[in-house]
Amino acid sequence: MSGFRIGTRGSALATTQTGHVAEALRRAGAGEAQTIIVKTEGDVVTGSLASLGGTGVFAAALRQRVLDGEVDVAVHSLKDLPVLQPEGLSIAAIPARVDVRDVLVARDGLTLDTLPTGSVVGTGSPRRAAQLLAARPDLKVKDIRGNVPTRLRRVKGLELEHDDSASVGREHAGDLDAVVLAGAGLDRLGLERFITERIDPMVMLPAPGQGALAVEVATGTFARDDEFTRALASLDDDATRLAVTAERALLNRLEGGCAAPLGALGLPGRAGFLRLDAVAVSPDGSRMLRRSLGGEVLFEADAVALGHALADELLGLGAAGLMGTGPAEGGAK
Ligand SMILES: NCc1[nH]cc(CCC(=O)O)c1CC(=O)O
Repeated sequence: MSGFRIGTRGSALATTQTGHVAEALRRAGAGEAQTIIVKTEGDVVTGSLASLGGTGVFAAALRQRVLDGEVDVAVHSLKDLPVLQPEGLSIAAIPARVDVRDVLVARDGLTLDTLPTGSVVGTGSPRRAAQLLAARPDLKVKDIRGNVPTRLRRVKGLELEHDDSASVGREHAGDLDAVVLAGAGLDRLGLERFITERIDPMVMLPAPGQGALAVEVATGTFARDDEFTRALASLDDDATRLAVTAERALLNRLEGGCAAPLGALGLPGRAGFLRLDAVAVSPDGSRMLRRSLGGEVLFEADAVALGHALADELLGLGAAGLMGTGPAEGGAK
């Protein structure tokens, strides 16, 4: 095979991530990459992310190109993928994860401990909002969205060199004391200088799959055994795959969506031991259930069992009602 077509969303983060995967595949012998940028519904629709309804809005159009055979391989942020794998598509590789933590980008070098009472912090994530409020009930959380540079621009006094966030009005620039983002995104974009705190997972557990990528192909690709499929397989990182499998199994059992106030983190230990931490929070941060469960995890089935066991423990303690995702209230964002 002389090369491959690799699909990505058009954001700076997506194209950067995809560039890394393309280069890794090339080095592993897959040939030259042709990059295809796909506009997705999540990139076009404005308004609250919570109002878009359903998960996977970012991935759907890209996935369709793979199914249509126009793209050989798609690169996604794993945490943006719905937990149920669609028919016809397979995750060929989950490369080694980078920093899993959420980070604070605050004005004047402030941190969670030093932000003045009543500071206004932006995030579009119910998980981040709830854990922020649990740690600092005095903060005001503002629902924001947009790509990474757009969100950074809202922090007072922060200076980004060039404006690549034309999609969002400038009237909001500098209207917040801080925002919370995934550290992985800032690191990958070379924007880590703006981070004022990498938040300890004891204070804020990340989203299931945060910091990991999913490299997805049409299922039939696996029937082949060529340079391309071997290159794909070489990108896979076993420890990351098992950790995120446990996190996503927990998510699937608890809620099924990507936007509940639920955090989870699998921490690989020695000799195949995996510890899974999870937290379910009420949206206002006033009530929190945090539990941890560990076990030997050598295969994906073990990771799924661990995720389900911890989810069942949390459900038994009332996690669904706490998060507002119980049957009476319907799926919350
Ligand atoms: N939902 C958007 C999204 N999807 C993946 C990342 C960051 C990179 C990652 O977690 O892998 C981000 C930005 C953010 O949450 O700040």
